[in-house]
Amino acid sequence: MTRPSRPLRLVVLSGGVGGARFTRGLLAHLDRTGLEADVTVVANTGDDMTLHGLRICPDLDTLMYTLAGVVHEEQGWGRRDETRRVADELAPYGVGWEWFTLGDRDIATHLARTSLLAAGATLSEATARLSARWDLPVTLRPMADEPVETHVELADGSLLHFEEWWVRTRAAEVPRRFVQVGVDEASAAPGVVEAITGADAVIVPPSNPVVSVGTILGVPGIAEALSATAAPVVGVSPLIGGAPVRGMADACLAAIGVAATAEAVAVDLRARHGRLDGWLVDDADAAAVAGLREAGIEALARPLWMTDLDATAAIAGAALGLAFELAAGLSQRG
Ligand SMILES: O=c1nc2n(C[C@H](O)[C@H](O)[C@H](O)CO)c3cc(O)ccc3cc-2c(=O)[nH]1
Repeated sequence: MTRPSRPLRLVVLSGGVGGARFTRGLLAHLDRTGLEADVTVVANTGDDMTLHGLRICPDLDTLMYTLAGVVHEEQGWGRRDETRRVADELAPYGVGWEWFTLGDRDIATHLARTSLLAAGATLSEATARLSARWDLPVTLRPMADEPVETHVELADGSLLHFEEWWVRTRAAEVPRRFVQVGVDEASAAPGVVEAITGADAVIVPPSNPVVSVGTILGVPGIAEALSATAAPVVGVSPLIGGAPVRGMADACLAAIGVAATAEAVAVDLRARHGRLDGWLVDDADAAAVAGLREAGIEALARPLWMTDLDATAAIAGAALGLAFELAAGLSQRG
């Protein structure tokens, strides 16, 4: 491919843990190959909530902690070396969500964000301020400055905040539908459309295709930017052998009537959001490659388990390689 002489401009449309780990692998790949790049990560904010008066943005924080090197590795979210003295003191009062663990260090992040917002900052500005503390190697942007909250409608018509369904019930019931409260009044946060339209490649990491990537692409202006960009849009399947790499994406897919397969997810993403040029599936799903190519999505089978940084960097390298091939129109079939 012909790579530009300036640093590459890459955009990642990310949910929480899967997208954060992928982005860490992407940065490692860039570092190891000596490729210079400006990476913009656009984060889902549909999981956000206000709890104890604090504005909590799980995916933004998971990205920030992971890329700052301070995440709790086993959990995938929250801070490592965390304590929970505040949560232990709050529990006996019986207010809030005692099943949603807020660590003390993490609470400091929510306090800082909430005070910045109360002083008039937008979520983009607050995110930039919080990110500055960690000197992040990416530009981290929320998908929108306006609050957008994913709610889950169950079969009996009751509505739960996404986190209540996800964390408290462990996605026990297949929802009737997801409702993105506030999305119609929202617009892409400053810099998001420009990043996508000016990108050399847009990457969809192995994040939840419905409530993470789907929510980002549902923000007015973002799918339009994706359709307009000259950059290839490539994704990494969040499903391997019919099961999610992490989390409960299969329950989310069931709610929107999409099969939990690498192929169905790619076809659905393109059908609903208008653009997907390339898709990596795991070797276990190599049989899906032919069908994807027939559907007009260039596909490759590669090992996709993000078992460690080396494996994740290789996945990111494969995604980037596919993007470069597509950009150069050199995609080889077979
Ligand atoms: O499974 C859990 N996930 C927790 N998460 C992770 C997160 O809520 C979900 O995994 C994602 O929102 C889904 O992408 C937290 C994230 C935060 O930023 C702050 C607090 C929590 C608390 C929990 C928790 O108690 N249990």
